[in-house]
Amino acid sequence: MNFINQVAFITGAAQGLGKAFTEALLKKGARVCFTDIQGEKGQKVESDFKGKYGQKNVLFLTCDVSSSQNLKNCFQRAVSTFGGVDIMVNNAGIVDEENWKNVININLVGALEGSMLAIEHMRTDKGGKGGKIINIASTAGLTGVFFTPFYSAAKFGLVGFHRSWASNPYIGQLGLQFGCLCPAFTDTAILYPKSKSQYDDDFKKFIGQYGVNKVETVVEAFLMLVESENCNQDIITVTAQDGIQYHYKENLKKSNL
Ligand SMILES: NC(=O)C1=CN([C@@H]2O[C@H](COP(=O)(O)OP(=O)(O)OC[C@H]3O[C@@H](n4cnc5c(N)ncnc54)[C@H](O)[C@@H]3O)[C@@H](O)[C@H]2O)C=CC1
Ligand SMILES: CCCCCC(=O)CC\C=C/C=C/C=C/[C@@H](O)[C@@H](O)CCCC(=O)O
Repeated sequence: MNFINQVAFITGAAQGLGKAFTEALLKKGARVCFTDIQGEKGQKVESDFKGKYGQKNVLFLTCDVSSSQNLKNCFQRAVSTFGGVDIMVNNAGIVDEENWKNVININLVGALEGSMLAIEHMRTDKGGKGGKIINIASTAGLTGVFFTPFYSAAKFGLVGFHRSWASNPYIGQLGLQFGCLCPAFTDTAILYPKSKSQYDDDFKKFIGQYGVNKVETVVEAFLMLVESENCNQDIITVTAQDGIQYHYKENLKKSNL
C-alpha cells in the first residue's frame, strides 16, 4: 500500500520510534508533519528528510504535547499546510517516576488531547473526511510494572481511552478508526532514564529476561495498523519473546495481558 494523498501528524518524533514511524510513512509516499519538544534535533531531522523525501512532503514543528494551546496550534498548522490530517499518531512519551505528574500530562493527557483534536477534525458528521487515530501505548498499559507504576498508569489510561472510542457503536458513521500499538522494551533512548532508581537492578534483570525489541519490528507492527483497511479496535503487542501479535477485542479478553 502507498500513502500518496495521505497526511500524518506525529508527536514526539525527533528521535526513537516517532522518527522511525515518520520515515516509514514518508518512504510510502505520505506527507508528514512530525513534531517534538526538542526543536533543534527535530530541525536537523527535517532537513535530512526533506532532502530524501521532498521539500513539500515534510514539516517539523516544535511542539510540547503537555501544552494544549501549543498542540492545537501545531495541529492547525499541519492542516493549513497540507490541507488536512488523515492519520494522527500520539507517540510522545517519557519515563520519569519522580516527576510523575509530567508522565501523566505527557503520556496520557497529551495523547488524549491529540486524539480529541484529530476526532474533531476527522469526524464525517462534522464535515471531516474520516481518518485513523493511532495511540502508542505499551505492554505496560496492559500489565502492571512494579518499577514504573505512574508510567504504567498513564499507559493503562491510554489503552482505556482507545478501547472506549474503538467500541463506540457509531464509529463507522463517524469515519474514524482507533488502533493501538503496545510495544514492550524497545531499543531507544527511553530505556535509559536520566535519574537513578532503587529498581535499576531489577529493571536490568527484567530486560535480560524478556529481551529488547528492534525498532524495525515495532515499525513493522505500526505499518500493519496504518495499512489495514480497518484497524478499529486493534491492539498490537510487540515483544522480543513472541514478536508481533494482534489482539482483537474478543481474544484480548481471553489472553492474560
Ligand atoms: N522504547 C520502549 O521500550 C517503548 C516505548 N514506548 C512508547 O513509545 C513512545 C516513543 O518512545 P521512544 O521512541 O521509545 O522513546 P524516545 O525517548 O526516544 O522518544 C520520545 C520522544 O518524545 C519526546 N517528548 C518528550 N516529552 C515531550 C513533550 N512534552 N512533548 C512532545 N514531545 C515530547 C522526546 O523529546 C522524544 O523525542 C513513547 O510513548 C513510549 O512510552 C512504548 C513501549 C516501549
Ligand atoms: C512489561 C513492561 C514493558 C514496558 C515497556 C515500556 O514501555 C518501556 C518503558 C521504558 C523504560 C523504563 C525504564 C525503567 C527504568 C527503571 O530503572 C526505573 O526504575 C527507573 C525510573 C527512573 C525515573 O524515575 O526516571
